Amino acid sequence: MTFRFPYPSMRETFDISAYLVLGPDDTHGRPVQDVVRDALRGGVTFVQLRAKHSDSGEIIDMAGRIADVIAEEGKSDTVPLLIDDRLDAVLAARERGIKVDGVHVGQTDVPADVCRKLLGPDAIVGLSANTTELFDVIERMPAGIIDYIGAGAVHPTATKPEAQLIENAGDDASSIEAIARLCAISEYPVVAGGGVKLADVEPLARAGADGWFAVSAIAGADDPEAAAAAMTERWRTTMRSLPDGGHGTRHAKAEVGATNVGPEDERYVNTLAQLTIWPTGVGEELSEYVAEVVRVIRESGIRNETHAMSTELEGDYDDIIALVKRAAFVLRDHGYRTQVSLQMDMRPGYRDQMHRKVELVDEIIRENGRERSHNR
Ligand SMILES: Cc1ncc(COP(=O)(O)OP(=O)(O)O)c(N)n1
Ligand SMILES: Cc1ncsc1CCOP(=O)(O)O
Ligand SMILES: [Mg+2]
Repeated sequence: MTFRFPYPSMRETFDISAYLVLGPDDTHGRPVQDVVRDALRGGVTFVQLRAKHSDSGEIIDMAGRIADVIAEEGKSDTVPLLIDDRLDAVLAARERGIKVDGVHVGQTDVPADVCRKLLGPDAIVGLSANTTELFDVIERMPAGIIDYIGAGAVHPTATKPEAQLIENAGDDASSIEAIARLCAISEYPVVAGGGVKLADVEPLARAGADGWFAVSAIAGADDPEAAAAAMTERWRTTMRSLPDGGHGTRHAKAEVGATNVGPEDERYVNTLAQLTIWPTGVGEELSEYVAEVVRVIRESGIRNETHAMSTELEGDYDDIIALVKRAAFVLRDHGYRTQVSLQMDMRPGYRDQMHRKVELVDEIIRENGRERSHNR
């Protein structure tokens, strides 16, 4: 009989805005679960156990104690627990019924596709790399494997001295700029860390990150609850001060896991669109004209994917309508007769559907295939 993890998946609901990473080396001798309790009370939304010098058995026990604390704080449905690096410990803990929601891996760890395969579709898989690598990783990663990316290091850090800085070492402005560029193109939520402290929270929110991750700023603080509370509050106030509560900065991204995120805010109306723009009367070969249109779409910051027959867009209704006009006028302003075909889908309460709809179909086909081979 195959073991079935008895807890609901958190893949579609997790919040990485305030992400605590910690292990026994980081807490100045305090039990890890006590620090987690304090940090939860301070508002952290995500916990990762990163125990670099512990055996598998110790990691499983620690995960059990942390999962208990998350449950005691009434946050099992909202705060996921992941383990860093150790797919073996994640599998064993889940087998024991401990609520470990997934794994976080880096470039030299068990490959993310293997983690996905062994953990199944309900687990969260996070992946990290330095920024330069991440641009490439995002390009090549097939859909449905990872749920978020961890970027860093924002600053040099004693917690991980070997971590490569995000571009020009020590230059805070360029780290944040690199995060902003990554966030603008990333299909995945981005959580940034490495030397992150209270003063970094606002610049990261403004850069379009989906959250910060921190070890020493919380686990090493004299008062982890107060440290977490200050950072989570700074995140919230910054997000509230941004256009559309931060959605303005983050429109362009595809939070692959997130689907039904509750009622839309007043101004943002999530819209999926299928757009084709082409000139007539210019001959059979249209690619040069289409390329001009697609360039304008790509520069817009609105999430887009071009296929052989059309380009798909996802973003705010008003932004999409404005973009359709700008893109069509690229040809019209050159005097070409311009045809526009536009189909739109507004589904209240849903976002980030561009990949999710396809993933759902893939999942159903996979499930049906499995059932057929079982019944043979
Ligand atoms: C949220 C988050 N982001 C990045 C990392 C770093 O992971 P990795 O590159 O595997 O390095 P180690 O943590 O294993 O030293 C992380 N753990 N969490
Ligand atoms: C795990 C990890 N990955 C990149 S930097 C880092 C450590 C972050 O620790 P701190 O928040 O104490 O600088
Ligand atoms: Mg690792």
